Amino acid sequence: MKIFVTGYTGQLGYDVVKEGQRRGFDMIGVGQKELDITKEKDVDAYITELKPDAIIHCAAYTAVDQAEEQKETCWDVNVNGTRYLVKAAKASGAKFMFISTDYVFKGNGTEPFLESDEADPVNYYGYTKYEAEKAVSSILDEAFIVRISWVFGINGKNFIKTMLRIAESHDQVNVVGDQVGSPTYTFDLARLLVDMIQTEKYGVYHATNEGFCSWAEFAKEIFKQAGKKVKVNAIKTEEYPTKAVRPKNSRMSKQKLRDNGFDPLRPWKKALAHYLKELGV
Ligand SMILES: NC(=O)C1=CN([C@@H]2O[C@H](COP(=O)(O)OP(=O)(O)OC[C@H]3O[C@@H](n4cnc5c(N)ncnc54)[C@H](O)[C@@H]3O)[C@@H](O)[C@H]2O)C=CC1
Repeated sequence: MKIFVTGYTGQLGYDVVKEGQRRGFDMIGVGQKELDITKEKDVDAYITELKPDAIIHCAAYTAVDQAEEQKETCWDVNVNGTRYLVKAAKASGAKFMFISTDYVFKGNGTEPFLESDEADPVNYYGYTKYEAEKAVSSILDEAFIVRISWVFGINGKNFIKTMLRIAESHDQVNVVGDQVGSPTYTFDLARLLVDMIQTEKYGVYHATNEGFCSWAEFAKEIFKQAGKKVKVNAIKTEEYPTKAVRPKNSRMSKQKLRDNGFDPLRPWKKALAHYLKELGV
């Protein structure tokens, strides 16, 4: 199977390519330098020439706060770029998988959001990802849309790396304690995505490591497992103002994965332990 992966220079795309290679698939991963997805003609020419069996679209404009000010660029990458890729997938007959986000939801309540729940994004980035989801569904009758959250992987910046850096020079840190969700380890997620793309079980899925926590609880566990003595002060969202609003409830139900026979990801604390080993901590 020949699988084309966007976002290879980011966290998720990198691990998806590695996972496919481990299984002996022909994996072609690109970053923005190799193919700028906002250039429709380039996308079209690239996919026409490559003729992949499947596309796993991990690339995105992911600077959530900056997106509030760089709306055009964010739209161009997340919506237009996705649309060009989907059109190219349709023309070439490739399966298509779009990676989306918990930020499509409003984040109200305390219950996990179902795949069928109404989306109502609270920030511009989330809005563009939801518009991209709609573009995928309007162009292709059958595609995979996989919503993930709180990503950490070996290749790129993430919350865990930030906490470990803070631990070098601080003995306490303030972390938001009233936003709850699930960390997602790209190594684990890549396994699932490569499983999924080999099936015809299309649809909208949620996929994260199992269990929920707040960012403050996540930070505490990072320091605990890494053996760092850093006190975590749980603060309120209002005490840490950001340009983009964050949903307080990012819990997502993963029942659909089970219903369709996919193995869920392991609990997030176990994933964290594996990641710290991968980092050499
Ligand atoms: N990082 C997170 O916490 C979350 C990420 N997601 C989604 O997961 C996916 C993967 O995220 P990460 O790996 O963390 O992203 P990342 O920020 O680590 O990497 C982004 C990738 O997109 C590529 N890219 C950006 N603009 C491009 C353009 N114009 N043309 C071609 N490529 C371009 C970059 O080269 C890079 O490879 C994205 O779709 C993101 O929206 C969803 C929920 C949470």
